[in-house]
Amino acid sequence: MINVILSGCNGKMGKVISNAVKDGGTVKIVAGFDINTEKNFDYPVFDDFDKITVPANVVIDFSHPANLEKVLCYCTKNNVSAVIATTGFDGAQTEKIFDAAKKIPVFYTANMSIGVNLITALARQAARVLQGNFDIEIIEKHHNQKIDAPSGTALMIADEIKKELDETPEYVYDRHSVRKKRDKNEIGLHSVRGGNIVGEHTVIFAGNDEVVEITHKAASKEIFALGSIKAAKFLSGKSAGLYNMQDIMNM
Ligand SMILES: NC(=O)C1=CN([C@@H]2O[C@H](COP(=O)(O)OP(=O)(O)OC[C@H]3O[C@@H](n4cnc5c(N)ncnc54)[C@H](O)[C@@H]3O)[C@@H](O)[C@H]2O)C=CC1
Ligand SMILES: O=C(O)C1=N[C@H](C(=O)O)C[C@H](O)C1
Repeated sequence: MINVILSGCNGKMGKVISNAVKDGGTVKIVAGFDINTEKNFDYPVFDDFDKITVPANVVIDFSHPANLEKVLCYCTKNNVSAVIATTGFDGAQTEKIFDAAKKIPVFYTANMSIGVNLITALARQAARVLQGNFDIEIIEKHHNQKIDAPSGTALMIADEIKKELDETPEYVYDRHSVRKKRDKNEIGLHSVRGGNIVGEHTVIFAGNDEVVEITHKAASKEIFALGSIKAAKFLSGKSAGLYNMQDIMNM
């Protein structure tokens, strides 16, 4: 049995994960962690990691960047693995995730769906072939409750594309504040927020007389929940290190 502490358990993703593991299997949520300590499922909910005494193998975190330090502190102190799915971290916070991965197994990805991780690899391949002649723009669409922009996934895709480009690209988030033509080495990142759109990502490669578009559309939050459960299982028995969906896809 893999015992999970679910961080952000009372959020949208926390609830979807709680429902996904409710009917048994090899993963059990033994405690929830959230600033909102409402009890909605059959596990206790805490707002302080020091109050959690039940043994756990892994923390799954879908919460808020402000919570990262507490999650990593609990995991490294107690030798518990971490699945970090929260997005919107700054550079210093990302470094803290990398540092923690020197001590414990950490699975970190901005998107837990296999489909998104596949289109990320496809976009990287497209960038390798098309660079120089095609302008790259990324459009992401999400629900009106999302607080970070651009999405962690859009940034992840841009970072992967960047690895293929001979010239370091400049990420451009706002074309409104400047009056000038697009530079060749830009990657434009654009966010749409509305309704209950689960998550859509399109990478556009626009060339002369031809456009290549690679799109992923999520139809439910369950794909992310199931991905994070898979990630928790994947970490079982692993040594300290940084893992992501590519490791699962290459298995
Ligand atoms: N990697 C992935 O595949 C996915 C990542 N996400 C990310 O997961 C995060 C959560 O998403 P949702 O569940 O939609 O958000 P939400 O806002 O519905 O839930 C967040 C939960 O975290 C709690 N929380 C907020 N600040 C906290 C703090 N400082 N300490 C402890 N708990 C705190 C809130 O009370 C709430 O219950 C977001 O960053 C989102 O972008 C969401 C879906 C997929
Ligand atoms: O907040 C969300 O909902 C999502 N966030 C992630 C992101 O920022 O990329 C992943 C997914 O698209 C849903």
